[in-house]
Amino acid sequence: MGRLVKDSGTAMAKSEWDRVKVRLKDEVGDAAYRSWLRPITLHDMSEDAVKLALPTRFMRDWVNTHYAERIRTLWGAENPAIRNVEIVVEAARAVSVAQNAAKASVAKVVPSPAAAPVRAAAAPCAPAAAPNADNDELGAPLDNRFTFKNFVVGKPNEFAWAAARRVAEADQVSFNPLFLYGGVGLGKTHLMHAIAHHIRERNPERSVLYLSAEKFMYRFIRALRGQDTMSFKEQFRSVDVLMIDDVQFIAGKDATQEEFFHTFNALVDQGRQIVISADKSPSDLEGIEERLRSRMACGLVADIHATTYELRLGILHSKAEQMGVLVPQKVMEFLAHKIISNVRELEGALNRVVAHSQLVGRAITLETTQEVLHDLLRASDRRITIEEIQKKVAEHFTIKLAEMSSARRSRQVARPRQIAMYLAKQLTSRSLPEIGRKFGGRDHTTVMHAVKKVEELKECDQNFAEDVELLRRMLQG
Ligand SMILES: Nc1ncnc2c1ncn2[C@@H]1O[C@H](COP(=O)(O)OP(=O)(O)OP(=O)(O)O)[C@@H](O)[C@H]1O
Repeated sequence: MGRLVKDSGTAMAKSEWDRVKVRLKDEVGDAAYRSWLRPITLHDMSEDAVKLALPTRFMRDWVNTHYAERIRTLWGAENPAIRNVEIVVEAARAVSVAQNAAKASVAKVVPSPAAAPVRAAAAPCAPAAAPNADNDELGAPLDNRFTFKNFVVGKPNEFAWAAARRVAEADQVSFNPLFLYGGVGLGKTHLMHAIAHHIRERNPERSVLYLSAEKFMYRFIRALRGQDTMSFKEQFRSVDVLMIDDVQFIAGKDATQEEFFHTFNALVDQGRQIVISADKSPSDLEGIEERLRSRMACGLVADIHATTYELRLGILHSKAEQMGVLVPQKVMEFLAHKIISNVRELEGALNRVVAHSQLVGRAITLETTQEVLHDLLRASDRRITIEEIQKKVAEHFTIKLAEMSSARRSRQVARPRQIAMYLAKQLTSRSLPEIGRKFGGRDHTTVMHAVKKVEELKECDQNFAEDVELLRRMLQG
Protein backbone atom coordinates (compact mmCIF):
# COMPACT_ATOMS: atom_id res chain seq x y z
CA MET A 1 0.00 0.00 0.00
CA GLY A 2 1.33 3.43 -0.94
CA ARG A 3 1.74 6.56 1.13
CA LEU A 4 -0.72 6.87 3.92
CA VAL A 5 -2.93 9.88 3.56
CA LYS A 6 -2.99 12.06 6.63
CA ASP A 7 -5.84 13.51 8.62
CA SER A 8 -7.80 15.24 5.86
CA GLY A 9 -7.40 12.21 3.62
CA THR A 10 -8.54 9.96 6.41
CA ALA A 11 -11.60 12.09 6.98
CA MET A 12 -12.33 12.00 3.26
CA ALA A 13 -11.91 8.23 3.17
CA LYS A 14 -14.23 7.94 6.11
CA SER A 15 -16.96 9.95 4.47
CA GLU A 16 -16.51 7.98 1.24
CA TRP A 17 -16.80 4.78 3.21
CA ASP A 18 -19.91 6.10 4.97
CA ARG A 19 -21.53 6.79 1.62
CA VAL A 20 -20.52 3.40 0.25
CA LYS A 21 -22.07 1.80 3.32
CA VAL A 22 -25.37 3.60 2.78
CA ARG A 23 -25.49 2.33 -0.81
CA LEU A 24 -24.58 -1.17 0.29
CA LYS A 25 -27.27 -1.20 2.92
CA ASP A 26 -29.85 -0.21 0.32
CA GLU A 27 -28.67 -2.95 -1.97
CA VAL A 28 -28.26 -5.88 0.38
CA GLY A 29 -30.95 -5.10 2.95
CA ASP A 30 -30.87 -4.62 6.64
CA ALA A 31 -30.22 -8.17 7.84
CA ALA A 32 -27.27 -8.91 5.57
CA TYR A 33 -25.89 -5.44 6.21
CA ARG A 34 -25.97 -5.90 9.95
CA SER A 35 -24.43 -9.36 9.80
CA TRP A 36 -21.60 -8.66 7.40
CA LEU A 37 -21.05 -5.08 6.45
CA ARG A 38 -21.63 -3.03 9.55
CA PRO A 39 -18.75 -4.75 11.41
CA ILE A 40 -16.29 -3.63 8.71
CA THR A 41 -13.91 -0.88 9.77
CA LEU A 42 -11.75 1.38 7.67
CA HIS A 43 -8.24 0.16 8.33
CA ASP A 44 -6.18 2.51 6.19
CA MET A 45 -6.04 4.19 2.83
CA SER A 46 -3.50 5.35 0.27
CA GLU A 47 -3.99 7.40 -2.87
CA ASP A 48 -5.28 4.49 -4.90
CA ALA A 49 -6.14 1.79 -2.43
CA VAL A 50 -8.26 1.17 0.61
CA LYS A 51 -7.85 -1.43 3.31
CA LEU A 52 -10.92 -2.54 5.25
CA ALA A 53 -10.86 -4.78 8.27
CA LEU A 54 -13.10 -7.44 9.75
CA PRO A 55 -12.62 -9.14 13.09
CA THR A 56 -12.58 -12.77 11.95
CA ARG A 57 -11.17 -14.75 9.07
CA PHE A 58 -14.55 -16.31 8.44
CA MET A 59 -16.21 -12.92 8.04
CA ARG A 60 -13.38 -11.66 5.84
CA ASP A 61 -13.75 -14.67 3.52
CA TRP A 62 -17.50 -14.30 3.38
CA VAL A 63 -17.37 -10.63 2.56
CA ASN A 64 -14.66 -11.25 -0.02
CA THR A 65 -16.78 -13.84 -1.77
CA HIS A 66 -20.11 -12.06 -1.59
CA TYR A 67 -19.60 -8.34 -1.40
CA ALA A 68 -16.04 -7.32 -2.25
CA GLU A 69 -16.72 -6.76 -5.92
CA ARG A 70 -19.69 -4.54 -5.12
CA ILE A 71 -17.69 -2.57 -2.57
CA ARG A 72 -14.98 -1.97 -5.18
CA THR A 73 -17.50 -0.77 -7.74
CA LEU A 74 -19.28 1.53 -5.31
CA TRP A 75 -16.02 2.95 -4.01
CA GLY A 76 -14.83 3.49 -7.56
CA ALA A 77 -18.00 5.49 -8.20
CA GLU A 78 -17.30 7.64 -5.13
CA ASN A 79 -13.64 8.13 -5.87
CA PRO A 80 -12.32 6.96 -9.26
CA ALA A 81 -8.72 7.11 -8.01
CA ILE A 82 -9.35 4.06 -5.82
CA ARG A 83 -8.32 0.99 -7.79
CA ASN A 84 -8.01 -1.58 -5.09
CA VAL A 85 -10.04 -2.46 -2.02
CA GLU A 86 -8.48 -5.05 0.22
CA ILE A 87 -10.16 -6.72 3.18
CA VAL A 88 -8.02 -7.91 6.04
CA VAL A 89 -8.52 -9.59 9.39
CA GLU A 90 -7.83 -7.37 12.29
CA ALA A 91 -7.79 -9.60 15.32
CA ALA A 92 -6.47 -6.86 17.58
CA ARG A 93 -9.51 -4.69 17.02
CA ALA A 94 -11.28 -5.75 20.19
CA VAL A 95 -8.32 -4.66 22.25
CA SER A 96 -7.86 -1.30 20.65
CA VAL A 97 -11.57 -0.58 20.68
CA ALA A 98 -11.56 -1.78 24.24
CA GLN A 99 -8.71 0.45 25.26
CA ASN A 100 -10.17 3.48 23.59
CA ALA A 101 -13.58 2.89 25.04
CA ALA A 102 -12.23 2.28 28.50
CA LYS A 103 -10.13 5.42 28.29
CA ALA A 104 -12.90 7.60 26.96
CA SER A 105 -15.74 6.47 29.12
CA VAL A 106 -16.87 3.27 30.67
CA ALA A 107 -20.25 3.66 29.04
CA LYS A 108 -18.97 4.23 25.53
CA VAL A 109 -20.78 2.34 22.78
CA VAL A 110 -18.65 -0.08 20.80
CA PRO A 111 -19.60 -1.97 17.68
CA SER A 112 -20.57 -5.60 17.78
CA PRO A 113 -19.51 -8.19 17.08
CA ALA A 114 -16.07 -7.40 18.43
CA ALA A 115 -12.94 -9.05 17.25
CA ALA A 116 -12.27 -12.69 17.78
CA PRO A 117 -8.82 -14.21 17.78
CA VAL A 118 -7.73 -16.33 14.87
CA ARG A 119 -6.80 -19.58 16.52
CA ALA A 120 -6.10 -23.14 15.56
CA ALA A 121 -8.84 -25.71 15.68
CA ALA A 122 -9.95 -26.83 19.08
CA ALA A 123 -12.21 -29.69 20.02
CA PRO A 124 -15.79 -28.46 20.28
CA CYS A 125 -16.21 -29.78 23.77
CA ALA A 126 -12.81 -28.86 25.15
CA PRO A 127 -12.57 -29.19 28.93
CA ALA A 128 -13.73 -26.04 30.60
CA ALA A 129 -10.89 -25.17 32.90
CA ALA A 130 -7.16 -25.34 32.55
CA PRO A 131 -5.96 -25.04 36.11
CA ASN A 132 -3.68 -22.23 36.88
CA ALA A 133 -1.24 -23.56 39.43
CA ASP A 134 -0.54 -20.40 41.41
CA ASN A 135 -4.23 -19.90 42.09
CA ASP A 136 -4.99 -23.47 42.87
CA GLU A 137 -4.44 -23.47 46.58
CA LEU A 138 -6.62 -20.74 47.90
CA GLY A 139 -8.59 -19.68 44.88
CA ALA A 140 -10.17 -21.44 41.93
CA PRO A 141 -8.52 -22.24 38.61
CA LEU A 142 -8.99 -19.81 35.75
CA ASP A 143 -10.35 -20.93 32.41
CA ASN A 144 -7.77 -20.05 29.79
CA ARG A 145 -10.46 -19.37 27.22
CA PHE A 146 -12.15 -16.70 29.32
CA THR A 147 -10.08 -13.75 28.14
CA PHE A 148 -10.98 -10.27 26.92
CA LYS A 149 -9.91 -11.32 23.45
CA ASN A 150 -12.52 -14.05 23.41
CA PHE A 151 -15.26 -11.87 24.83
CA VAL A 152 -17.59 -10.51 22.17
CA VAL A 153 -18.85 -7.05 22.97
CA GLY A 154 -22.29 -5.80 22.07
CA LYS A 155 -24.87 -3.43 23.43
CA PRO A 156 -26.06 -5.68 26.27
CA ASN A 157 -22.62 -6.14 27.82
CA GLU A 158 -20.56 -3.15 26.72
CA PHE A 159 -20.88 -1.30 29.99
CA ALA A 160 -19.83 -4.27 32.12
CA TRP A 161 -17.05 -5.06 29.68
CA ALA A 162 -15.68 -1.51 29.65
CA ALA A 163 -15.79 -1.38 33.45
CA ALA A 164 -13.99 -4.73 33.64
CA ARG A 165 -11.29 -3.52 31.27
CA ARG A 166 -10.85 -0.37 33.25
CA VAL A 167 -10.29 -2.34 36.44
CA ALA A 168 -7.97 -4.78 34.67
CA GLU A 169 -5.86 -2.04 33.12
CA ALA A 170 -5.71 0.40 35.99
CA ASP A 171 -2.57 0.50 38.07
CA GLN A 172 -4.51 1.99 40.91
CA VAL A 173 -7.86 1.02 42.30
CA SER A 174 -10.54 2.59 40.16
CA PHE A 175 -13.94 1.48 41.39
CA ASN A 176 -14.16 -0.40 44.60
CA PRO A 177 -15.75 -2.77 44.43
CA LEU A 178 -16.63 -3.46 40.83
CA PHE A 179 -19.93 -5.28 41.08
CA LEU A 180 -20.99 -7.20 37.95
CA TYR A 181 -24.43 -8.69 37.77
CA GLY A 182 -26.72 -10.33 35.26
CA GLY A 183 -28.79 -13.42 34.49
CA VAL A 184 -27.50 -16.96 34.17
CA GLY A 185 -24.92 -17.71 31.48
CA LEU A 186 -24.44 -14.16 30.23
CA GLY A 187 -20.70 -13.85 30.77
CA LYS A 188 -20.09 -12.69 34.35
CA THR A 189 -17.58 -15.44 35.11
CA HIS A 190 -15.97 -14.93 31.73
CA LEU A 191 -15.40 -11.25 32.51
CA MET A 192 -14.09 -12.02 36.01
CA HIS A 193 -11.54 -14.49 34.62
CA ALA A 194 -10.61 -12.03 31.90
CA ILE A 195 -9.81 -9.40 34.54
CA ALA A 196 -7.68 -11.88 36.48
CA HIS A 197 -5.80 -13.05 33.37
CA HIS A 198 -5.14 -9.51 32.27
CA ILE A 199 -3.83 -8.32 35.61
CA ARG A 200 -1.58 -11.35 35.95
CA GLU A 201 -0.16 -10.86 32.49
CA ARG A 202 0.52 -7.18 32.95
CA ASN A 203 1.68 -7.37 36.47
CA PRO A 204 2.72 -10.84 37.62
CA GLU A 205 3.73 -9.65 41.06
CA ARG A 206 0.20 -8.49 41.92
CA SER A 207 -1.57 -11.30 43.74
CA VAL A 208 -5.00 -11.94 42.31
CA LEU A 209 -7.34 -14.27 44.11
CA TYR A 210 -10.40 -15.50 42.26
CA LEU A 211 -12.93 -17.86 43.83
CA SER A 212 -16.63 -18.47 44.10
CA ALA A 213 -18.53 -17.28 47.15
CA GLU A 214 -19.27 -20.93 47.77
CA LYS A 215 -15.58 -21.77 47.99
CA PHE A 216 -15.01 -18.76 50.21
CA MET A 217 -17.59 -20.18 52.59
CA TYR A 218 -16.12 -23.67 52.60
CA ARG A 219 -12.67 -22.38 53.32
CA PHE A 220 -14.05 -20.26 56.11
CA ILE A 221 -15.89 -23.22 57.64
CA ARG A 222 -12.77 -25.34 57.34
CA ALA A 223 -10.76 -22.65 59.11
CA LEU A 224 -13.36 -22.47 61.87
CA ARG A 225 -13.30 -26.21 62.30
CA GLY A 226 -9.54 -26.33 62.34
CA GLN A 227 -9.47 -23.32 64.67
CA ASP A 228 -7.29 -21.64 62.13
CA THR A 229 -9.20 -18.47 61.39
CA MET A 230 -6.11 -16.32 61.87
CA SER A 231 -4.33 -17.80 58.88
CA PHE A 232 -7.61 -17.66 56.90
CA LYS A 233 -7.86 -13.93 57.60
CA GLU A 234 -4.22 -13.41 56.80
CA GLN A 235 -4.47 -15.21 53.48
CA PHE A 236 -7.51 -13.31 52.31
CA ARG A 237 -6.40 -9.95 53.57
CA SER A 238 -3.01 -10.02 51.96
CA VAL A 239 -4.10 -10.21 48.32
CA ASP A 240 -3.98 -7.27 45.90
CA VAL A 241 -7.13 -8.18 44.06
CA LEU A 242 -9.94 -10.27 45.51
CA MET A 243 -12.57 -11.58 43.12
CA ILE A 244 -15.65 -13.31 44.47
CA ASP A 245 -17.99 -14.93 41.95
CA ASP A 246 -21.70 -15.59 42.53
CA VAL A 247 -21.91 -13.77 45.84
CA GLN A 248 -25.64 -14.55 46.06
CA PHE A 249 -24.53 -17.94 47.35
CA ILE A 250 -23.81 -16.54 50.81
CA ALA A 251 -27.40 -15.29 51.22
CA GLY A 252 -28.65 -16.43 54.57
CA LYS A 253 -25.18 -17.58 55.67
CA ASP A 254 -24.71 -15.07 58.44
CA ALA A 255 -21.30 -16.06 59.78
CA THR A 256 -19.81 -16.17 56.28
CA GLN A 257 -21.30 -12.77 55.50
CA GLU A 258 -19.84 -11.36 58.65
CA GLU A 259 -16.39 -12.66 57.75
CA PHE A 260 -16.74 -11.45 54.17
CA PHE A 261 -17.77 -8.02 55.41
CA HIS A 262 -14.62 -7.71 57.51
CA THR A 263 -12.41 -9.04 54.74
CA PHE A 264 -14.02 -6.58 52.37
CA ASN A 265 -13.43 -3.62 54.69
CA ALA A 266 -9.86 -4.61 55.44
CA LEU A 267 -9.02 -4.81 51.74
CA VAL A 268 -10.74 -1.56 50.82
CA ASP A 269 -8.94 0.21 53.64
CA GLN A 270 -5.63 -0.97 52.27
CA GLY A 271 -6.54 0.22 48.78
CA ARG A 272 -6.85 -3.28 47.33
CA GLN A 273 -9.22 -3.99 44.47
CA ILE A 274 -12.36 -6.06 44.94
CA VAL A 275 -14.50 -7.48 42.14
CA ILE A 276 -17.78 -9.21 42.86
CA SER A 277 -20.36 -10.90 40.67
CA ALA A 278 -23.94 -11.87 41.39
CA ASP A 279 -27.15 -12.75 39.64
CA LYS A 280 -28.87 -9.62 40.96
CA SER A 281 -28.00 -6.05 41.81
CA PRO A 282 -26.83 -5.41 45.40
CA SER A 283 -30.16 -3.89 46.37
CA ASP A 284 -32.07 -6.92 45.06
CA LEU A 285 -29.96 -9.52 46.82
CA GLU A 286 -32.21 -11.13 49.34
CA GLY A 287 -30.77 -12.68 52.47
CA ILE A 288 -27.72 -10.45 52.45
CA GLU A 289 -27.29 -8.07 55.35
CA GLU A 290 -28.03 -4.44 54.62
CA ARG A 291 -24.56 -3.22 55.63
CA LEU A 292 -22.92 -5.65 53.19
CA ARG A 293 -25.36 -4.78 50.41
CA SER A 294 -24.64 -1.09 50.76
CA ARG A 295 -20.88 -1.77 50.85
CA MET A 296 -21.14 -3.74 47.65
CA ALA A 297 -23.10 -0.99 45.94
CA CYS A 298 -20.71 1.81 46.74
CA GLY A 299 -18.22 1.23 43.92
CA LEU A 300 -19.37 0.68 40.36
CA VAL A 301 -22.36 -1.54 39.70
CA ALA A 302 -22.52 -2.76 36.10
CA ASP A 303 -25.12 -5.09 34.69
CA ILE A 304 -25.11 -7.46 31.75
CA HIS A 305 -28.40 -7.55 29.89
CA ALA A 306 -29.99 -10.38 27.95
CA THR A 307 -28.36 -10.92 24.56
CA THR A 308 -29.55 -9.38 21.32
CA TYR A 309 -29.68 -11.13 17.96
CA GLU A 310 -26.57 -9.27 16.78
CA LEU A 311 -24.57 -10.22 19.85
CA ARG A 312 -25.60 -13.85 19.56
CA LEU A 313 -24.53 -13.89 15.92
CA GLY A 314 -21.20 -12.28 16.80
CA ILE A 315 -20.60 -14.83 19.56
CA LEU A 316 -21.38 -17.71 17.20
CA HIS A 317 -18.86 -16.40 14.67
CA SER A 318 -16.25 -16.00 17.34
CA LYS A 319 -16.82 -19.48 18.81
CA ALA A 320 -16.85 -21.17 15.39
CA GLU A 321 -13.62 -19.45 14.54
CA GLN A 322 -12.04 -20.54 17.81
CA MET A 323 -13.04 -24.11 17.02
CA GLY A 324 -11.63 -23.74 13.53
CA VAL A 325 -14.84 -24.86 11.83
CA LEU A 326 -16.80 -23.34 9.00
CA VAL A 327 -20.45 -23.06 9.88
CA PRO A 328 -22.79 -21.83 7.15
CA GLN A 329 -24.15 -18.37 7.76
CA LYS A 330 -27.70 -19.69 7.45
CA VAL A 331 -27.08 -22.04 10.36
CA MET A 332 -25.56 -19.28 12.49
CA GLU A 333 -28.52 -17.02 11.82
CA PHE A 334 -30.89 -19.83 12.61
CA LEU A 335 -29.17 -20.51 15.94
CA ALA A 336 -29.02 -16.82 16.79
CA HIS A 337 -32.75 -16.58 16.13
CA LYS A 338 -33.70 -19.67 18.03
CA ILE A 339 -31.42 -20.02 21.04
CA ILE A 340 -32.19 -16.85 22.87
CA SER A 341 -32.02 -17.95 26.52
CA ASN A 342 -28.34 -17.30 27.23
CA VAL A 343 -24.83 -17.59 25.85
CA ARG A 344 -24.07 -20.87 27.59
CA GLU A 345 -26.97 -22.55 25.80
CA LEU A 346 -26.05 -20.93 22.52
CA GLU A 347 -22.52 -22.20 22.84
CA GLY A 348 -23.80 -25.64 23.83
CA ALA A 349 -26.03 -25.74 20.76
CA LEU A 350 -23.14 -24.84 18.46
CA ASN A 351 -20.93 -27.45 20.13
CA ARG A 352 -23.56 -30.10 19.57
CA VAL A 353 -23.98 -29.24 15.92
CA VAL A 354 -20.22 -29.22 15.31
CA ALA A 355 -19.61 -32.41 17.29
CA HIS A 356 -22.38 -34.19 15.41
CA SER A 357 -21.01 -33.14 12.05
CA GLN A 358 -17.49 -34.28 12.99
CA LEU A 359 -18.66 -37.58 14.43
CA VAL A 360 -20.91 -38.65 11.57
CA GLY A 361 -18.79 -36.99 8.91
CA ARG A 362 -21.63 -34.92 7.46
CA ALA A 363 -21.55 -31.27 6.53
CA ILE A 364 -23.36 -28.83 8.78
CA THR A 365 -26.64 -27.78 7.16
CA LEU A 366 -29.84 -26.22 8.37
CA GLU A 367 -31.52 -29.60 8.22
CA THR A 368 -28.90 -31.43 10.29
CA THR A 369 -28.93 -28.54 12.78
CA GLN A 370 -32.67 -28.84 13.20
CA GLU A 371 -32.37 -32.59 13.65
CA VAL A 372 -29.54 -32.44 16.15
CA LEU A 373 -31.16 -29.71 18.23
CA HIS A 374 -34.65 -31.06 17.99
CA ASP A 375 -35.23 -31.16 21.76
CA LEU A 376 -33.66 -27.78 22.43
CA LEU A 377 -35.58 -26.10 19.63
CA ARG A 378 -38.85 -27.51 20.78
CA ALA A 379 -38.22 -26.13 24.24
CA SER A 380 -37.24 -22.71 22.95
CA ASP A 381 -39.96 -22.62 20.34
CA ARG A 382 -41.90 -19.47 20.95
CA ARG A 383 -45.07 -21.19 19.88
CA ILE A 384 -45.67 -19.24 16.74
CA THR A 385 -48.69 -20.84 15.12
CA ILE A 386 -49.09 -21.83 11.51
CA GLU A 387 -52.25 -19.69 11.40
CA GLU A 388 -50.24 -16.62 12.44
CA ILE A 389 -47.69 -17.34 9.75
CA GLN A 390 -50.35 -17.74 7.08
CA LYS A 391 -52.03 -14.53 8.12
CA LYS A 392 -48.82 -12.50 8.14
CA VAL A 393 -47.63 -13.85 4.81
CA ALA A 394 -51.02 -13.28 3.18
CA GLU A 395 -51.07 -9.69 4.45
CA HIS A 396 -47.54 -9.10 3.28
CA PHE A 397 -48.28 -10.25 -0.27
CA THR A 398 -51.81 -8.83 -0.22
CA ILE A 399 -53.54 -12.06 -1.06
CA LYS A 400 -56.56 -13.56 0.65
CA LEU A 401 -55.93 -15.76 3.67
CA ALA A 402 -58.07 -18.45 2.03
CA GLU A 403 -55.44 -18.78 -0.73
CA MET A 404 -53.17 -20.48 1.78
CA SER A 405 -55.43 -23.51 1.61
CA SER A 406 -56.82 -23.10 -1.88
CA ALA A 407 -55.98 -25.32 -4.84
CA ARG A 408 -54.98 -22.37 -7.06
CA ARG A 409 -51.48 -22.75 -8.47
CA SER A 410 -50.80 -19.42 -10.12
CA ARG A 411 -47.40 -17.99 -9.13
CA GLN A 412 -49.06 -15.02 -7.48
CA VAL A 413 -50.52 -17.20 -4.74
CA ALA A 414 -48.31 -20.29 -4.94
CA ARG A 415 -45.12 -18.43 -4.02
CA PRO A 416 -46.49 -16.78 -0.86
CA ARG A 417 -47.95 -20.16 0.10
CA GLN A 418 -44.54 -21.77 -0.31
CA ILE A 419 -42.97 -19.06 1.81
CA ALA A 420 -45.57 -19.63 4.52
CA MET A 421 -44.82 -23.37 4.46
CA TYR A 422 -41.12 -22.68 4.67
CA LEU A 423 -41.62 -20.36 7.65
CA ALA A 424 -43.90 -22.91 9.30
CA LYS A 425 -41.10 -25.46 9.04
CA GLN A 426 -38.55 -22.97 10.37
CA LEU A 427 -40.49 -21.35 13.16
CA THR A 428 -42.67 -24.11 14.53
CA SER A 429 -41.95 -27.64 15.62
CA ARG A 430 -44.71 -29.05 13.40
CA SER A 431 -43.87 -32.01 11.17
CA LEU A 432 -44.13 -31.84 7.38
CA PRO A 433 -47.42 -33.81 7.26
CA GLU A 434 -48.89 -31.57 9.97
CA ILE A 435 -47.90 -28.48 8.00
CA GLY A 436 -49.33 -29.98 4.82
CA ARG A 437 -52.67 -30.59 6.51
CA LYS A 438 -52.89 -26.93 7.56
CA PHE A 439 -52.39 -25.83 3.97
CA GLY A 440 -55.57 -27.34 2.55
CA GLY A 441 -54.63 -30.95 3.20
CA ARG A 442 -51.52 -30.99 1.05
CA ASP A 443 -49.10 -33.88 1.03
CA HIS A 444 -45.85 -33.67 3.03
CA THR A 445 -43.82 -33.88 -0.21
CA THR A 446 -45.44 -30.62 -1.33
CA VAL A 447 -44.21 -28.96 1.86
CA MET A 448 -40.76 -30.45 1.35
CA HIS A 449 -40.69 -29.11 -2.19
CA ALA A 450 -41.80 -25.66 -0.96
CA VAL A 451 -39.02 -25.55 1.63
CA LYS A 452 -36.43 -26.52 -0.96
CA LYS A 453 -37.72 -24.01 -3.48
CA VAL A 454 -37.65 -21.15 -0.99
CA GLU A 455 -34.11 -22.03 0.03
CA GLU A 456 -32.98 -22.05 -3.58
CA LEU A 457 -34.62 -18.71 -4.26
CA LYS A 458 -33.08 -17.21 -1.14
CA GLU A 459 -29.66 -18.25 -2.39
CA CYS A 460 -29.97 -16.60 -5.77
CA ASP A 461 -32.31 -13.67 -5.19
CA GLN A 462 -31.27 -11.13 -2.59
CA ASN A 463 -34.60 -9.31 -2.58
CA PHE A 464 -36.47 -12.50 -2.09
CA ALA A 465 -34.16 -13.48 0.78
CA GLU A 466 -34.76 -10.10 2.39
CA ASP A 467 -38.50 -10.49 2.10
CA VAL A 468 -38.42 -13.86 3.81
CA GLU A 469 -36.07 -12.54 6.50
CA LEU A 470 -38.35 -9.58 7.12
CA LEU A 471 -41.36 -11.85 7.54
CA ARG A 472 -39.44 -14.03 9.93
CA ARG A 473 -38.46 -11.07 12.03
CA MET A 474 -42.01 -9.75 12.10
CA LEU A 475 -43.28 -13.12 13.25
CA GLN A 476 -40.65 -13.50 15.92
CA GLY A 477 -41.47 -10.08 17.27
N1 LIG B 1 -19.90 -11.87 25.31
C1 LIG B 1 -19.44 -13.12 25.27
N2 LIG B 1 -18.50 -13.47 24.36
C2 LIG B 1 -18.04 -14.73 24.30
N3 LIG B 1 -18.44 -15.72 25.11
C3 LIG B 1 -19.37 -15.42 26.03
C4 LIG B 1 -19.91 -14.12 26.18
N4 LIG B 1 -20.80 -14.12 27.17
C5 LIG B 1 -20.82 -15.37 27.65
N5 LIG B 1 -19.96 -16.15 26.98
C6 LIG B 1 -19.72 -17.59 27.18
O1 LIG B 1 -20.91 -18.17 27.72
C7 LIG B 1 -20.59 -19.14 28.69
C8 LIG B 1 -21.28 -18.77 30.00
O2 LIG B 1 -20.68 -17.58 30.51
P1 LIG B 1 -20.35 -17.39 32.06
O3 LIG B 1 -20.02 -18.70 32.70
O4 LIG B 1 -19.36 -16.31 32.18
O5 LIG B 1 -21.78 -16.93 32.55
P2 LIG B 1 -22.23 -16.40 33.99
O6 LIG B 1 -22.93 -15.14 33.75
O7 LIG B 1 -21.10 -16.42 34.93
O8 LIG B 1 -23.28 -17.54 34.37
P3 LIG B 1 -23.74 -18.06 35.84
O9 LIG B 1 -24.74 -17.09 36.30
O10 LIG B 1 -24.35 -19.39 35.51
O11 LIG B 1 -22.55 -18.16 36.69
C9 LIG B 1 -19.09 -19.18 28.79
O12 LIG B 1 -18.59 -20.23 28.01
C10 LIG B 1 -18.64 -17.85 28.21
O13 LIG B 1 -17.38 -17.92 27.59
